[in-house]
Amino acid sequence: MDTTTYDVVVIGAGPVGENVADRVVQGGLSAAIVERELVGGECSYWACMPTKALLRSGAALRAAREVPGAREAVTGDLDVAAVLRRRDSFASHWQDDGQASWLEQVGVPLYRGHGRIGSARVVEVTGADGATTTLTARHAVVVATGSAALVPDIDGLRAAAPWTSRETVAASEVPGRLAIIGGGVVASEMATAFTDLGSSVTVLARDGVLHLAEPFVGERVTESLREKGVSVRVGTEAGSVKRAHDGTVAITLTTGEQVEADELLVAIGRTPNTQDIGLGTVGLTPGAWLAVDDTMRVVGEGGVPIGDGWLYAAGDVNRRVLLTHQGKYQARAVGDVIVARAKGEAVDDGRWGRHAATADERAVPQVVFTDPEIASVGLTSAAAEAAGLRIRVVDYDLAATAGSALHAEGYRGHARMVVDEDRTVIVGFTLAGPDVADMLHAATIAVVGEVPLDRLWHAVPAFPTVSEVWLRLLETYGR
Ligand SMILES: Cc1cc2nc3c(=O)[nH]c(=O)nc-3n(C[C@H](O)[C@H](O)[C@H](O)COP(=O)(O)OP(=O)(O)OC[C@H]3O[C@@H](n4cnc5c(N)ncnc54)[C@H](O)[C@@H]3O)c2cc1C
Ligand SMILES: NC(=O)c1ccc[n+]([C@@H]2O[C@H](COP(=O)([O-])OP(=O)(O)OC[C@H]3O[C@@H](n4cnc5c(N)ncnc54)[C@H](O)[C@@H]3O)[C@@H](O)[C@H]2O)c1
Repeated sequence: MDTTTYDVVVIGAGPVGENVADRVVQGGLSAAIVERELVGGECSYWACMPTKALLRSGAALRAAREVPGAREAVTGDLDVAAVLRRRDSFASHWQDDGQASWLEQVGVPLYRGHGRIGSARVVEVTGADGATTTLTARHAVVVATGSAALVPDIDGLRAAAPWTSRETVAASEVPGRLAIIGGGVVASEMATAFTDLGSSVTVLARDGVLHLAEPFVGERVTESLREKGVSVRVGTEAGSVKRAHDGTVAITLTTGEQVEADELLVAIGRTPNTQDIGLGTVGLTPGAWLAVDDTMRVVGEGGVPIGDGWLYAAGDVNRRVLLTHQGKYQARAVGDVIVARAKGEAVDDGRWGRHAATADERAVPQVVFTDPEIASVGLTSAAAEAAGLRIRVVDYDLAATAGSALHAEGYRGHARMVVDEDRTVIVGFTLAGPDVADMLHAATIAVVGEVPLDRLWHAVPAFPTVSEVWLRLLETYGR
C-alpha cells in the first residue's frame, strides 16, 4: 500500500473539484485530485456542454427562419446526424485526455479511482484493479463529488430501464416518441432539443413547467412547446411504468390514463454522490447532501464544523446551487480560504468577502436554453415577498424595443425587474425571449453591485439593441 501526503486532497474532478485544486496550487500549496470516472465531471460529458450542443442547431435554424432574407435561404430541416456529431465533439467523445493534461499542466497529480474518507484528513483511493492508495492531507480534504439523477420509486420504473439525463444527452439515436417525467430545467431543455430533432415528445409536468421561475416563464415555455407539437401534461403524475417486449414503454398516470413512448426520460432532480465516500467515519450520514458553513466547511449537528474544520464540500454536493458556474465560484472561495487558513492569514468570510460565496444566496444567474430562452438572476417576485422584502414588480414587453423588431420578425419576449423599494435596488431580473442569454450579465452586475436605480439611469443602453429594455423598465418604474 502506497501512502502519499499533500496539503489538500480533492475528491471528484468535475468542474468544481478541478477549480478547487487549481486555486490551492495557485496559492502555493500542493493538491492532489481523485476521479473515478472522467476528469471534467457531469458538466463536460453529460450535462452543460453536450446539452447546449444538442440545442444550438435548432435555435440557429429557428433564428434564420425568423428573419426575412435569411429565411428564404433555409431549404431543409436539421441534419440530425450532424447535430449528434457536433454533440459528440462537444462531449470530447467522452475522452478526458484534454482535461487530464490540463491537471498535469497546472501541477495537480490525478489519482484515478474511487475516493473514500478513511479517517480525519485521510482519503483511500481504490483503483480499477482493486489496489488502494492512501492520500493524507496536511490541511484539508474537499468533497466535490457532485450529484446524479434522482430516480423515484415508481412501480415498474427501474425495470423499464428509463433514461436519465445521461442516456438522453448521449443518445446515439433519436427516439420516435419520448416521454419525460418532470417539468424542470432538464425536462424543458430536453423536450426542446428532442422535438427539434424529430421526436414526438410528451412532458408529464406534475408541478408545471419551470414552476419555480416567474409565472410568465412557465406560461411561455409551455405555450411554445405546445406550438411545436409537444404534449405538455401539467398536474399529471406517473403511477406505474412497464416496458413491453417490443420496447414500448407504457406509463400509467395516477388518473388511469396511459402514455406510450419508445423511451422515457426521468428528470425530477438530483441526489448527492455521497453514498460511498466514507461519511460514516466522520459521523455523517451516507447518501446525505453535505451542509456547509459560509466558507464551505462541512458542518455536523448544530452547524459545528467536522473535527477542527479540515473537511470542505463544494459544488452540487452541498446543494447550495446546482449550477457549474456557481460551483466554480464556490471553488475559488474554498481554494483561497484553505490557503489563507493554512498560512495563518485572515479569513474574509463576511458578506461579499473574498472567502464567502455570498452570491449563492441572492444573486444566482441561470440561463435555460429553451425556446424562448430564459435568463434570470436573483429573487423572483414570489421569493422576494417570501423573504419579507417590500418590492415593486416592473414588467416590459421585449417586443416593444426597436432592437427586437430588427432581431427577428414576430419577436416575442418579456422582461421583469423586481425592485427592493426600501433600498431602490434590483433584487431580481428575468428575461424570456430569443437570444436573451447574453443580456443576463448586466442584470447580475446590477444585483450584485446593488446599483441604485438613480445611478442606472446613467447606464445608457445602445440603440437599436434589445438591451434598450433596461431604459424602458426604468421609465416604467418612473424617476
Ligand atoms: C442535463 C444537465 C444539464 C445541465 N446544464 C447546465 C448548464 O447549462 N449550466 C450550468 O451551469 N449547469 C448545468 N447543469 C448542472 C451542472 O452539470 C452541475 O452543476 C455541475 O456539473 C456540478 O459540478 P460538480 O463538480 O459539483 O459535480 P460533477 O460535475 O457531478 O462532478 C463530480 C465528479 O466527482 C466524481 N466522483 C464522484 N464520486 C467520486 C468518488 N467517490 N471518488 C472519485 N470521484 C468521484 C464524478 O465522477 C465526477 O466526475 C446541468 C446538469 C444536467 C444534469
Ligand atoms: N441550463 C441550466 O442551467 C441547466 C440545465 C439542466 C440542468 N440544470 C441543473 O440540473 C439540476 C437538475 O435538473 P432537473 O430538471 O432534474 O431538476 P429540477 O429541480 O430543475 O426540476 C425537477 C422537476 O421535477 C418535478 N418533480 C419532482 N419530483 C417529481 C416526481 N416525483 N414526479 C414528477 N415530477 C417531479 C419538480 O416539480 C420539478 O419541476 C437543476 O437543479 C439545474 O440547476 C441546469
